[in-house]
Amino acid sequence: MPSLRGGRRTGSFLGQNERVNPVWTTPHRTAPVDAVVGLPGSKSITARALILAAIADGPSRLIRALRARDTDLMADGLRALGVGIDVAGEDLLVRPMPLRGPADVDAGLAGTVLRFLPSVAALADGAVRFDGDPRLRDRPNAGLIAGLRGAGVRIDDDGRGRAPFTVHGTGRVRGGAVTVDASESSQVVSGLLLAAARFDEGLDLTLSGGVPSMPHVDMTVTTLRAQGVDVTATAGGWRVVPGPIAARDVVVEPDLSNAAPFLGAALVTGGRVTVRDWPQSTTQPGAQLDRLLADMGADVERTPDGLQVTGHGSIRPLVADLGDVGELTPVLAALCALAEGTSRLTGIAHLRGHETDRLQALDEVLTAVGARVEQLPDGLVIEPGPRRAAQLDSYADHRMVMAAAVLGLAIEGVQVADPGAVTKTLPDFVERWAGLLGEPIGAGR
Ligand SMILES: O=C(O)C1=C[C@@H](OP(=O)(O)O)[C@@H](O)[C@H](O)C1
Ligand SMILES: C=C(OP(=O)(O)O)C(=O)O
Repeated sequence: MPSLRGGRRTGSFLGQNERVNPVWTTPHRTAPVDAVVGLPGSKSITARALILAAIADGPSRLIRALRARDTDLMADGLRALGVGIDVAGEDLLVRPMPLRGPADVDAGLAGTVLRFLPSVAALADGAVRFDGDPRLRDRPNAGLIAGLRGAGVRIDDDGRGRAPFTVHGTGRVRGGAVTVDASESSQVVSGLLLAAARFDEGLDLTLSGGVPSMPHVDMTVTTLRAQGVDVTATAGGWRVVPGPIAARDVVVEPDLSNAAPFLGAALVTGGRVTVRDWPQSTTQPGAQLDRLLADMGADVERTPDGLQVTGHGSIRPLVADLGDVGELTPVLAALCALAEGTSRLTGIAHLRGHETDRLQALDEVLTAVGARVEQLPDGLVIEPGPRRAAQLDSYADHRMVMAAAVLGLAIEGVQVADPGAVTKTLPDFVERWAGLLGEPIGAGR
């Protein structure tokens, strides 16, 4: 089995885990876990905050911003365009500067960099070339490229709208009416809306079809409004009025999607896990874990500490459309493989364009540990079977490592090659997982 399907990995988290731990034997645990955990900042909120801070009217502080491969690559890409970004303890200080090329942007495997940064590059003066890991070149991006061209931006690409491509910035973007296909990724919409207030005519974006992960579009709209941008929903999409973007210090919420494996551990072991600082209200799709884990038989309650999930030793199968919360799928699918009946997860065709083809990867992994899996065009049917140990691949996908960890709690002898893939959003996941199971995590995030 290849240990690095994603191939080359660059960025400041290069090889951090795999050098010390090329194959991780995930901890097996039958006793109930009982833990309170804190989590680092949200990848999605940090990405949006970085983009908006870079093109805002003045400097901003991003408090408890995520420091992981995806967000470091975003910061490095903005720096390459001239933006000042300094690390100050747990915070990032961002100083907008005149945007300029020529520049090379390494998007790694980050959809957020691939799809949010080109609109900013279009505002720079000079050519900006985007590329990344081998798998990045397979990630769908035609909707974004077509949308930017419709807004007057010149882009050279391979003819399929995928990386590598070069954005020829001229220092300004016309904007105006564009129709885009965002059926393969909501990030196409977010990427166009985020910088649109800086376009001469703003943007009147019409969707030509459906869009997955709507909470992430809501997150974009909410973030823009919080920075004074006039953005409204229209009959077919969204309109952004040209105007200033207010500088704003942002407190980054904990990453609720990365809470999934930790809360899942409560269900697998019949234990209790609390994730600290769970926001009262949020646009993060991970907030829907409360309803989804309750559907799978957990008791879910808010305590003064955060969100507490208590499992009862058996897991109910899940029948759900996960189209809004696609990034929760790998961990939920792992829980389904340990459930008491057949689960059906639908609405997630777009996961075939994620870090890996997640429907194929989950089919392979869950089958390897004994489940029977059927791939649907837009999802998975998962029937638990006799459990068996297996060496799994990470597929260079952080969430596949987390899914393997959840399986390993219940199935002794689950190993995962290339656990360093978790550096994408949670560099010390392996240490935090050990902490969950009994060793101290240390204070706070
Ligand atoms: O805007 C964002 O921050 C994200 C949007 C979603 O992308 P897709 O719509 O491509 O699934 C999600 O899966 C990804 O992890 C983060
Ligand atoms: C799909 C994901 O990432 P990306 O932002 O690279 O699309 C994810 O984190 O699950």
